[in-house]
Amino acid sequence: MDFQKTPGWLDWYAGPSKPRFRVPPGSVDAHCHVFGPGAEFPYAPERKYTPCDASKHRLYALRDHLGFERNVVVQATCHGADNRAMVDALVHSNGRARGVATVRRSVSDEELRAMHEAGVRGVRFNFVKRLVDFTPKDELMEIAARIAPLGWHVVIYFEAADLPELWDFFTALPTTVVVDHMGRPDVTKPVDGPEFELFVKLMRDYPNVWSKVSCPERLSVSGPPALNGERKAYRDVVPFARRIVETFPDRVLWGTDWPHPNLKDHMPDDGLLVDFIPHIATTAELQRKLLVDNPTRLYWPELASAGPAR
Ligand SMILES: O=C(O)c1cc(C(=O)O)oc(=O)c1
Repeated sequence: MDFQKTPGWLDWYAGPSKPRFRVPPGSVDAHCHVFGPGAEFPYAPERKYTPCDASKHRLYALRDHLGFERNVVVQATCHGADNRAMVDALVHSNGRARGVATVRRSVSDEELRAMHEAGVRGVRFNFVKRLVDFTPKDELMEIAARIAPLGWHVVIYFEAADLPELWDFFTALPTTVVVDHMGRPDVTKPVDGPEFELFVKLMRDYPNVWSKVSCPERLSVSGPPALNGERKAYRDVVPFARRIVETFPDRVLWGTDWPHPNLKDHMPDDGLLVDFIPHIATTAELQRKLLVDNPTRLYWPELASAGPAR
């Protein structure tokens, strides 16, 4: 099938720089995607955008280039609830990738078991209106109850302004809950203002809630972007991410978000994006928790419990 990219769509950055920051051994890129390729894994009819192709081979080459050991591949909305491209990436990772799926209530127990076998460890619930159509909360709660016994967690994606109305649903979820991209704060507002305080309260009051401190390239308003050798990129996002890393060091994850869906302003150099990490996790201990200990505990618990010899 021949797919036409959404107008204005930016392809991922070709030839990323080598990061100056060396990620610790065992680091996990805990938020990234594969797109198709569309000819092999067609994009879903209900998608809200058509991306460029971004294969597992490209993803794993980037992993090696940036110095990461493992990936968590998150189902992208352009594939709807057809998880074949993501599962194919896991199956061809030599055990170095785990995944987060999108499922409907019609998914069978056998399909869930097969996905578990392939390395899926969570489901994603998306509330960002430009990306997905609305799914009733009772359907999502039913799915959460079915995946909980598998030891899976729920990943939620929403915008900060919608947190108040989603609060009761999020806090009723029976599993670990991982928030994508810090709940998309408006970084032009104060880091200690009411909007971000509500997100901090969610994490403080509910110890099952984790956050990805990812996607500064999406959240930043004043930059500067991770381009042209800029190693202090997205300064306006730093106080937000740093606050979450320092307040909840054992419940944060980081990911590249490669291939960066829906960016139309600029496409970051992924090497420079890695150089953002030491600005938000400022000590070796915080970096190790963010990049190694936390994602390993959540996605490869069998390695985490094996102790330091991993
Ligand atoms: O903000 C976005 O546009 C976006 C989209 C998707 C997706 O389409 O799955 O995933 C993300 O992590 C972020």
